[in-house]
Amino acid sequence: MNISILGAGAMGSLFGGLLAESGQKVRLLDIDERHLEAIRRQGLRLETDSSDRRIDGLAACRPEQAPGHADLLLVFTKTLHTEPALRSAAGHIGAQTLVLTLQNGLGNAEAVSRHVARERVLIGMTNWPADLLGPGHVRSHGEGVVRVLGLEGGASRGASQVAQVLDGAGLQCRVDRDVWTSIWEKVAFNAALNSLCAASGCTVGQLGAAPEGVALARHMVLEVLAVARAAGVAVDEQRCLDSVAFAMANHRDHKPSMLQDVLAGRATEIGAINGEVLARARQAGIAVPHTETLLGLLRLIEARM
Ligand SMILES: NC(=O)C1=CN([C@@H]2O[C@H](COP(=O)(O)OP(=O)(O)OC[C@H]3O[C@@H](n4cnc5c(N)ncnc54)[C@H](OP(=O)(O)O)[C@@H]3O)[C@@H](O)[C@H]2O)C=CC1
Ligand SMILES: CC(C)(CO)C(=O)C(=O)O
Repeated sequence: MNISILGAGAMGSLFGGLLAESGQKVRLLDIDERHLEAIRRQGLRLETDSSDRRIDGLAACRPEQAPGHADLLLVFTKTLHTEPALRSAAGHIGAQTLVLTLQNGLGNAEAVSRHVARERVLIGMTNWPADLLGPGHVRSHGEGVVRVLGLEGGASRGASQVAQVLDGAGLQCRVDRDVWTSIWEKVAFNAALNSLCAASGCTVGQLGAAPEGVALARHMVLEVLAVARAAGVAVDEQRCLDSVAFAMANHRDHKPSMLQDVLAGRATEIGAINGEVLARARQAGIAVPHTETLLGLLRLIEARM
């Protein structure tokens, strides 16, 4: 399969590297010239639990330079950049190209659908972790899964084929008819950990070590899940609280991507996480005071950058 990764930072490089190792033809599309140049010159350095190695044979260029049409375009920019990225990759998206978003937050399906026919849009969730350590160098420690589904066609042939390809790369992927449950539960997880760590500067372990951190994370999870239920999505409160507790106990040194964005002076994905939850809560007439306060705090932090 000809697979292009749109946004080849931490996650895009991890997925691109593993897909290339599994024998797929992979092209990384990004705007970070130093990262692209490092990959073209020395390959991608990928550190995982199994080994620290270099992966050669990855094509790397800017989106507008990508030749021909991809069979699969995997969108892994931050949510803020989805639409400009898709616009610059427009020439690379043909009538048969499937486009998959595994980004965090809500509103990704809608953003992709503004550029691609809905029957070729695949949505999903991943909890694989990744960090970009420098140009051409990505690290991922720990395990994860991927869940995918066709936006229109449900468990379509496209979704099954893509799931098989990702699974074949060791990414533990399957088609999930309840993909919205996975997406909303991940939103609750991110709303709790990412916004609280980004606002406080705490690592996940520091948040979990403070009774106030645990209590606030619980409030956030319960608020997001109430909005999910109002949207008709069956979510599991205990599973979600357990995954937050697991991260607090086992990913103690992790700085969620939103905290990394704040520390680097970059705009965050707070709009796609707390912002989208608040918008849906208002439509449903549900109060989400913790989610709203954290949204405000992150907006203030962004305003002083
Ligand atoms: N990191 C993680 O552990 C996880 C992240 N996610 C989600 O995955 C998504 C990607 O996250 P992550 O990999 O961490 O993000 P990164 O910031 O590491 O990577 C995004 C990449 O997209 C590039 N980019 C920005 N604008 C464009 C554009 N117009 N065209 C092409 N590329 C562009 C960025 O370049 P530049 O830096 O120059 O802007 C960057 O290299 C997010 O939605 C995140 O929430 C999900 C699960 C885990
Ligand atoms: C916490 C993590 C790595 C979970 O996948 C994540 O989604 C993030 O840092 O944004």
